[in-house]
Amino acid sequence: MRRGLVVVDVLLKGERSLLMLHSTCCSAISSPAIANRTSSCAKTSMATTVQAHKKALRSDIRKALKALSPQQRAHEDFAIQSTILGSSWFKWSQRLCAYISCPALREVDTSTILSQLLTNSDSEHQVQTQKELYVPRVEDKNSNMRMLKITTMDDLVANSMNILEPSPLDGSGNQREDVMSATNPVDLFLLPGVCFDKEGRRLGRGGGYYDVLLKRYQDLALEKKWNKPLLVALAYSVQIKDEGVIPVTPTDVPIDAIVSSGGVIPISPIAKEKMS
Ligand SMILES: Nc1nc2c(c(=O)[nH]1)N(C=O)[C@@H](CNc1ccc(C(=O)N[C@@H](CCC(=O)O)C(=O)O)cc1)CN2
Ligand SMILES: Nc1ncnc2c1ncn2[C@@H]1O[C@H](COP(=O)(O)OP(=O)(O)OP(=O)(O)O)[C@@H](O)[C@H]1O
Repeated sequence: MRRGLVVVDVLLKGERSLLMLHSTCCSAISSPAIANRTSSCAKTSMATTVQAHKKALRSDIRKALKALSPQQRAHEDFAIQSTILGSSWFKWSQRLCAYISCPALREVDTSTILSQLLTNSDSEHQVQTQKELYVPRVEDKNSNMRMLKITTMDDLVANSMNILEPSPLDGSGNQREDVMSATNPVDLFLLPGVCFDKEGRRLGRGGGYYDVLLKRYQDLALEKKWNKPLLVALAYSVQIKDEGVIPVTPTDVPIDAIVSSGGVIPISPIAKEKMS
């Protein structure tokens, strides 16, 4: 109880201490010994303040993204997509989940990557090297999102948020394959987000869609004894924040690497091994 009061006291003293405190609080809450000594009221108060801080950060980044010139965005979009298309980890990936970039949300463009991977075939060796691609479909407002397989960009239709997504049935009326019931593992996720840091923190749009799906997929990989997929975020330079700025909670899934216009930033040991 006392710990909770101290937290609230310190929170009133200013922005910076608030931020640092949250990182500590949130990891503290995930420790059962400390969680038991923290009142549910203090936990609710901390969670509320973390959410408020995430909201403020999203708003700042949204403004910074709107201030980018079309030329700067195009330069970064090209550099990021070229880095990915030229990398060995992308070339070797067989199955991936990727987002369909939405220009209105000022997301790093994925259209070149997606069209290239859907059309690619190795004519010299007469083998189909086409990768399998799964893309997001929001199912409801309770953080439920599925990743469904598509084979062409024509499989996509705009949803109520004006984001392109697949219909549940394909052109022949068959259910599209859901990545959670696929026979083989996904190697790579290309992730959207609002901002990221070089320690692997990721702030999304606030729906919890990706955090929930990534946790479910990591649990599935564990159960099936598959390697975990590489979680790679695509970021404009203004989306990369200093450490200690992005507040995290125990349900925020850390990323393995960032790709920005400056190149790849490997973060986790597996990313350092596969992407350096
Ligand atoms: N391209 C893309 N597809 C995606 C996501 C994404 O972030 N990007 N999602 C990832 O979750 C899911 C959809 N979730 C979304 C959540 C919020 C907003 C959105 O328009 N947010 C506004 C703010 C709205 C508000 O504050 O009321 C914004 O961010 O400007 C869009 C998609 C699944 N598909
Ligand atoms: N694995 C999970 N299980 C249950 N709830 C979750 C899980 N992950 C996130 N949430 C909830 O979803 C809500 C939004 O979380 P948060 O603000 O961290 O989303 P985000 O990271 O911005 O969005 P996204 O994950 O879609 O990119 C929070 O209320 C959070 O508690």
